Amino acid sequence: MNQSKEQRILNYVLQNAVRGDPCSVIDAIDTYCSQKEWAMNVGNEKGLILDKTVEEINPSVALELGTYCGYSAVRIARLLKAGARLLTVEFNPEFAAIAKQMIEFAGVQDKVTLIEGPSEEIIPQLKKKYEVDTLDFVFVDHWKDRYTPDTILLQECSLLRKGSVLLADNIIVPGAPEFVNYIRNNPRFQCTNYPSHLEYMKVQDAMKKACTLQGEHIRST
Ligand SMILES: Cc1ncnc2c1ncn2[C@@H]1O[C@H](/C=C/CNC(=O)c2cc(-c3ccc(F)cc3)cc(O)c2O)[C@@H](O)[C@H]1O
Ligand SMILES: [Mg+2]
Repeated sequence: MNQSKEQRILNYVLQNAVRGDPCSVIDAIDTYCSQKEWAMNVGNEKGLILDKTVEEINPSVALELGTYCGYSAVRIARLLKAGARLLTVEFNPEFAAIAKQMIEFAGVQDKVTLIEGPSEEIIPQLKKKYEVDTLDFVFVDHWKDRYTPDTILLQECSLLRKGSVLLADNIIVPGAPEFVNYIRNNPRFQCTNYPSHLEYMKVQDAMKKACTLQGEHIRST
């Protein structure tokens, strides 16, 4: 049975990166996907925007929606302070298995909890089952039509506090028009656009940062 592209990416990392060195894993994936086979990792240009956002927030608890091969999970986890953790959600078992190996090879497994399942099922479990109070940072990079329903679900589950930051990939390509419309017109979020390029391509793309202005306030009677 011939290998999947994701398996080929992992094999390239295992043969060309340094075990326990997250930067070498990130570089190996970027090298493979820019020279051999394109893949939907956030990539190095948008990855730097992700890095800066994570460093600015210095989150204790971060969530990622859409692990894929684990590229951005490794990117985020390598920047987390001692004791901080990343929860990353992936519903494709094959991708989850690849990502698990990628995260372990990078040596960041102690900071990362990979949760296999659909985000709409996992998000409501975060408080009780995964002992989350509120999320400091959320990286949104899964199916683009899930961005809005999951942002609403995060609020309904009281997982966002004043100052929680969402960073969404692919605002232009493939695009997330409903999300842009939702977040732009929502007074509870302060938005910032980060123009960039599609990973490994000379195509315009952008990321959108949404800061929560008020958390789940207790409704006054
Ligand atoms: C509700 C739910 N729950 C759990 N896991 C979920 C989930 N929904 C999806 N997933 C998982 O997340 C990843 C999916 C990511 C989707 N990303 C993109 O489609 C994407 C596409 C491009 C792209 C751009 C130009 C092109 F010509 C072609 C593709 C670039 C990107 O950066 C993308 O992110 C994938 O691993 C999927 O299994
Ligand atoms: Mg993306």
